[in-house]
This record gives sequence, C-alpha cells and structure tokens, in this order.
Amino acid sequence: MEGGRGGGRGRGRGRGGGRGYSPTATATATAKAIWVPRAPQSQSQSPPTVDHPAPAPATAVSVTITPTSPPHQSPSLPPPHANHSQQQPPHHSPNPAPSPSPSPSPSPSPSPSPHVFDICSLKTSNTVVLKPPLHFKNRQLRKQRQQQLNNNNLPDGSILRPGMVHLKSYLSLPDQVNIVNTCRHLGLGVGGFYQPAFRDGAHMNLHMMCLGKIWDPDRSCYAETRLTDGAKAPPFPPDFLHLVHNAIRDSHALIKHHCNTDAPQKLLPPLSPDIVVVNFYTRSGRLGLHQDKHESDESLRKGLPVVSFSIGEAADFLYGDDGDVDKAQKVVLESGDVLIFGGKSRTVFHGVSTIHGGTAPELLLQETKLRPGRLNLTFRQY
Ligand SMILES: O=C(O)CCC(=O)C(=O)O
Ligand SMILES: [Fe+2]
Repeated sequence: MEGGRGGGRGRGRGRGGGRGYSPTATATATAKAIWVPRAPQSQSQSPPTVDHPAPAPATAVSVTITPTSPPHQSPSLPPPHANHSQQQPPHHSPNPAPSPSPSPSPSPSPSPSPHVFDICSLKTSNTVVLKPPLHFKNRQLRKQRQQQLNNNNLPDGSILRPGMVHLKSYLSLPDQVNIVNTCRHLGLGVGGFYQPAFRDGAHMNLHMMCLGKIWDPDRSCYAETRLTDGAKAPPFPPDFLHLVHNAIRDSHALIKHHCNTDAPQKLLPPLSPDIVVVNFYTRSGRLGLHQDKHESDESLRKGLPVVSFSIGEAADFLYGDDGDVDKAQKVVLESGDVLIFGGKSRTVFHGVSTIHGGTAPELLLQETKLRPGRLNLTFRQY
C-alpha cells in the first residue's frame, strides 16, 4: 500500500481523519428485546479516541436463556482476558509482549501486556445472554448459501470497474468466525496488532498486523521487521488460501458472465498470496485514499490482485482515479463481503471513510465477541 507517493498520503496521515474526512458518525442502535447483545463496554475499556455507542442491535426471535459464556474458540486460543490495551502508546515497547499461552487453562490467566490490542472483548460479565435458537442459525446459513449461488450458480456480486469485483456476503459465518479467532490469536502475540505511528508523531487511525511481511507505513515499503519494536511478521496463514482462491475463481465466473469473455484471468489474474495486512478499525477508525503499490514490480506489472475480506461492522469504502475524496466513488462493504482489485484496477486509489456502528452480524458477535468495529484483511502477492 502506498501512503506517501502518488498523492496518497491519506493512508498514513490519518490523524483526526486524514484527507478531509468528516468525523465518523456514531450510529446508535436500538435493541428490540430479544437475545441480548453483549454487555456495553465501559468507557474505561476504550482507547482514548474510540467511541463506544450502544451495543449492536439484536434481531427478534424466540430464545432460550443461557448464561454468558466465552466465545467458541479453538483450543489453542488464549483464555479470555479482562485487560485490553486502553492507553495505546504510539509505539510498542521495545520488548514485545510474549505470545499468549497456548494452554487452554481456564483461569486465572496472565493478562496480556497493556500494549497489546485485543480485537475481541472477552470480559465475562453477569449479563444474561439469550442465544439464537438453532433453527435461526440454520436459516441464516441457508440464506447465505443461496445468496452465494443465485443467478445460474454465479456468486452474488458486481464488477465495479475493469478488474475490480465486489462479492456480496461471500464468506460464510463459520469462515468469518474462524478468521476472527485466528486474527485475535495472532494479534495478541509478537508482531500482533499495533497502531502504526510516524516519525512526526502522527498515528494511523487503525490497528494493524502484517502476516508474511511487514508493511512499514513510515518508510512506505515492506520490511522483515517492524521498526517500532523489531518484531518479525507472524507467518502467512495457509488456512486462508483456499478462501482467496475460491474468491478469484468465482470472480472469474462473474467476469465471464458479465464481460462476455472466455479469458477472465486476463482481466483479473490469479495470485498466490504471501502477505496479509490485517486492519482493525474501531468506530472512529478510517483510512485515507491511497494506492497499494509496494509489492514487487512483477506483481504490480502483472496486475496481481489485492483480495480484501471485510468482517464485523460495515464500512464506506471509497475508490477512484486519484486521491481526491470528492471525486471518489463509494461502495458499502459488509461483513462477509470480498472486494478484489487487480488487472487495470490494481493501483486504484482507495480508502475507508466511515465505519457504521451496530451493523455487525449478531451471530458473529456472539461467537467471537469481536469488538465494536471492523476487521479487514488484504491478501497480496509480493
Ligand atoms: O480496510 C479496507 O477495506 C482497505 C484496507 C487497505 O486499503 C489497506 O490495508 O491497504
Ligand atoms: Fe490499501
């Protein structure tokens, strides 16, 4: 990604909103009694710049009552922590926090370092949570499958520009849960989430973690280690590869259908990703218009795409020919959406202007305890 050259300083210079974005609107959700959303987080749990409006809205169904329990997670995940990084310093401490213990021992557990950013808020409380009944879950899954394969087995999606494809509701709920859990686990360890800062003291308005290679926003290049704390990137997670490949395959089907071509791979070349940039946006998070253009010359020359997964709250994603926000087009990316830009759109300017609070799927929140905000993964081939 390019935060500096080409007029795209928006990515990095996110101080207070970067390139002319108005402050993020805070949506207030009204819950219609039902199964209760998670306990609202107290202000003291929030980083200084983060809004914590009302909890996500819930959906009306008949319910059974169960006590609050930790989310479903793989046994290797660390146990719930009560502490989150709240006073996020500009830089990681020189001694990165140790990886969370792989042992699933229940409690008491060591709290993560205060410098670690936990994308889930797993603090248990006395709140009674009403869980959705199984038939509701199944209906959701059926609906999702149908959405994925309507229209002659084509995925639900559209072509925004040549080489730029938006797949709607593409990632299943279990896949989203798995991605959140994996990112949480990696994000708590060495090289995990941090808030990138610049030499001049400005911060990006998001938390980032790079897998495979480190993206260094200050130097606008990839590096082996992170400047702030010397951490190496956690390895690229091979578990996600099939999702990326499937998304490209299904985008090809869509391109073939809509663009009347037998060679969709010429418009959108396939990639073998080896880097993921994972961003977590709180509700006030954003990312100025920028280009992703520090992958290898060959990768860029071939137009190997960037594949982006959105999970959690919806976001306004802007894109255009240059860094001018007023001329940019907008698409709303919701949880489970996949956006791909390659070929002629490989270096399209893009950014995130708004996170829509309260829009994350309730089931996802129940399963993961994802914080209010949005998780985004962009896969790239160096
Ligand atoms: O969050 C998004 O949708 C975009 C992220 C992005 O552009 C980047 O990480 O370079
Ligand atoms: Fe980008």
